[in-house]
Order: sequence, then structure tokens, then C-alpha cells
Amino acid sequence: MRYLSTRGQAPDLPFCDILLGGLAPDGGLYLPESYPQVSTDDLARWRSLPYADLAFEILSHFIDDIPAEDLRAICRKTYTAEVYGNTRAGSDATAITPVTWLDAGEGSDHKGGLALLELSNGPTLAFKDMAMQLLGNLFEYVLEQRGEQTNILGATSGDTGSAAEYAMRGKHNVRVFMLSPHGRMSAFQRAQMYSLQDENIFNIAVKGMFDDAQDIVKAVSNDHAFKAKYKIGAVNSINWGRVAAQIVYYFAGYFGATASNDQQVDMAVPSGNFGNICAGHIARMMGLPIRRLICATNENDVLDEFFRTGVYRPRSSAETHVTSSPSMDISKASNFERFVFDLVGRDPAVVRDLWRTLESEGSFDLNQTPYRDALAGFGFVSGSSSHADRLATIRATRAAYGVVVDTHTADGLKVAEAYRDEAVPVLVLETAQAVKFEETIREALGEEPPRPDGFAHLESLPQRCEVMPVDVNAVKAFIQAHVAV
Ligand SMILES: Cc1ncc(COP(=O)(O)O)c(C=O)c1O
Ligand SMILES: N[C@@H](CCOP(=O)(O)O)C(=O)O
Repeated sequence: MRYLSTRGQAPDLPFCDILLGGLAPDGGLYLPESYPQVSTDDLARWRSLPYADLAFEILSHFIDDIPAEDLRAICRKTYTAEVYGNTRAGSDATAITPVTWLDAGEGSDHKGGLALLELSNGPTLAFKDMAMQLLGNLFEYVLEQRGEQTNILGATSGDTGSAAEYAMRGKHNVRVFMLSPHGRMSAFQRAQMYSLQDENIFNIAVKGMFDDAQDIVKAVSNDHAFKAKYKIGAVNSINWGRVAAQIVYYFAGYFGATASNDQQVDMAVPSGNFGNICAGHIARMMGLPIRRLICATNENDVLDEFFRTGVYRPRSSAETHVTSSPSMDISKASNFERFVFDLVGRDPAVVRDLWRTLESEGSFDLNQTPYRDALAGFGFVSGSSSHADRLATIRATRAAYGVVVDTHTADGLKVAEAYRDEAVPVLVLETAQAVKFEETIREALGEEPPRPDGFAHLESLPQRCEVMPVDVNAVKAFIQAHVAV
């Protein structure tokens, strides 16, 4: 399998060559040259596989430059009940991504039902662990094979950072430089990252929003000489490896919620950088019977606006709201470009044109183009959720089902309810555990959320972090000072 850039002006490369990088050299994002198609036989065979073996089956369609036995071993080492054991009471850790029915719906096919797909039982209690643990093991494998090192530069709004740092800490051939928005994350998220004392982990808090941090990552990635000299790698979802690993749980969730491969489901996805739902889009393009992908945003509703109106208008950092689902405080969703590439028939010239318009005019409008009608064929619907919605959903979910959900999952549930019907069940992707956002849970419920063992004194650990202005050169200088070349 070879990978091509959404902008069409970069060389096609095999998986291991794009694994360590971020943006393609032409500023686009890598995607497989075509999506593997799953047959009914594949679905039948995969239905009963353990998660690690399902991951191997799916990923081996995308990765043909790692020997099959090595890839299988990496998947089995990654997806264990020990690594993903932070489940809520009663959930089955061996499932890795258990499905919890809130309302089981009608009959054996759960028509009209509502379920959570638990994705946040890994080491940092957010769905980012699902891909990041695999990426850590893949990085280690490929770097060992090549005798190389990498310096990861990432941006986080709260969860990617800790997931990456936990996946990479202590690895001798990887350093992590992680940019986070100063003062914008929850106390738990800050403590998770800033309390790490490992020598290969560097936390940098920039005085801006997530989008400012992501712009710095992209600017460094576009400085090809710096990127090559300092061996800059990526762990954000601009890295194809992240998206590939996230495809797997759409299949696992589908199998967990259905009894036969003739059934359809809706999947509701709390969305920010569009990486998670982009993986769902690709699973659907591969033939997984997803009826609708429900894109749920918070008050930062650029994506919802696009799916409702056909107009894409990213907002500036000054216009980006600071919300109680802070990990989704994103107004320039990187992976949206991957979706648009598919929407415009995979024509990179059209993508280049749209992104030129975006740069010059600040938005693009698909309404007078054939792509507006094409959009309907991709199964997306959308909605947004506010602070008041979030609080009401957290309260209602606790009252009706006895389950405490986090603020992002609450956004997913709120929007899912608006689309729920009697035809299919809807799975809401549970993207984080409530304890990560305990201030808002306390506001909603007047009680502390459940705290898994091992996190008792997290916020009182000593923390270290470098604070910087939003300045690409300052970040480059920091990397230069900490990397010997
Ligand atoms: C808890 C949580 N939910 C949802 C999201 C949104 O996911 P994505 O950026 O892949 O759209 C994020 C991060 O982006 C997150 O950390
Ligand atoms: N919500 C993310 C933001 C970065 O998204 P990514 O999927 O591109 O890594 C976070 O919590 O950091």
C-alpha cells in the first residue's frame, strides 16, 4: 500500500516512511492510495476475533512493509486487558473497547437503542490511548530497524499530549516536545502531563489556543531543512498512523453492538480535530455498515456549520470559545482536509484550489459546486452542544442510567439524541473519563466523578513545564537547545 498527499505534489510513499512524519512535504496530509474493501466473508471472520487480532487484520490492509508476524506481535503487545484495564465497574476489560448499553432498544438487533463505545480505559483515560499505545510500539520497532531516533513535536488541547507522553516515556530513541494551551486545560490534564519527570519528555505551554499550537507544529513541519536536521516526527492525527489505528475500534464497536453483519448502526462522535470521525468515515468507505456518522461539536461549531450549510469557515483563536469540553476547543480541524479529498473525488487540484481560497478569503462554500450534493452520500449529520446542554446531559445520563459521562461524551450524547430513531441503534463514542473534567462534573452533579485506582494524588505531584509565547522561532530554539545533532 502506498500513501499519497491530499495536495498531490509529494512523492507516494510506503507506510513506514510516513509513519514518523506529519504533514506531507507539499503541506497536505497522507492517505492510502485507495481504501481496502471488506467483504462479507471478512466481516464474518472478524466478528469473533479478539481486539488485538482484529487490529492486525485491519492494519495489515494498510501496512505491507512490516512482516506480518511482527505486526501481529506489535498488536498483541499493545491491546491487552492490562493496558486498557481502567474500565468502569462491570465492563469487560478483555474486550478492550467494551460496549455499554444505556438503553438496549428493541429485540436482539437493539433497534432504537443507545450505547456507549468505551474508548477511554487506557493509561491516560482518553480515547487517544487507543492509537497512541500502538504508535509508541510501532515507532520503537521502526526506529530500531533503521537505527534512527526521532524528536516528536506535538500539539494538544489536553488528551493527545498525555497519551503521547505515556506511550513514549522512557523510550531511548524518542523525545517528545508537546505544546499545550497555557491555562486552558483541566487541572487533571495539566497534572497528567506536567508531572512527568522523564528525561525524554518536554512540556511547553504556549500563551494561546490549541490552534496556535497546531499552527506551530505545521510551520515546523513545513520547514523541511529544520525537520530533516532535527528529525522531527508527529503524533497528532496529521500522522496517518493515528487515523489507521482508530479505524479498528469502529469495527470492534460495530461487532460489539450488533448480532449480524446485515445490521446497520449510527455512530456519534464528539469532534474537534476531525481525526476520530475521519477514521469512522474511512471504516464506512471500507464497507462497514455504518448508516450515519453523527458529528457532535461543542460551542466551537465550525464542523457542524459545514455539514449544515456547505460553508467551511474556520475561526481565529480570538473567536474560539473556551468551553467545559476543552479538548474540543478547536476551530481549524486538520483532518477535515482528508475528508474533503474524498468528497471532491480525490482530485488534489480541487483540494489545492479550496485551500487557496481558504487562505485568501478565510472560508470556502461548496453550495454552487457538485460537491454539495455529493456530501449527502457520505452519511454525515451533525449538531452542537453548549455548556447548559452538557450539564443537562450529564445529569440526565446519571439519573436514567446510573452512568457518569465526561463533558465531551456528553456532547456526543446530546447530539445523538437529536438523531435517534427506531431503525437502528446509535453508539456514542466515549472519548474520555469524567474524572479528567471533574470541575464540570461537580457543577452538574454536586459530587466527585469515579476516580480509577492509581490516580489518587495526581494533582498534588510536582509539575514542570516551559511557558512560551506563540512563536515558532522560540519553539525551534527550545528544540535546538535540547537536541544534539
Ligand atoms: C476527550 C476528547 N473528545 C473528543 C475529541 C475530538 O476528537 P478529534 O480531534 O479526533 O475530532 C478530543 C480531541 O480532539 C478529545 O480529547
Ligand atoms: N483533542 C486533542 C487535540 C489534538 O488532536 P489530534 O487528534 O490531532 O492529536 C487533544 O486532546 O490534544
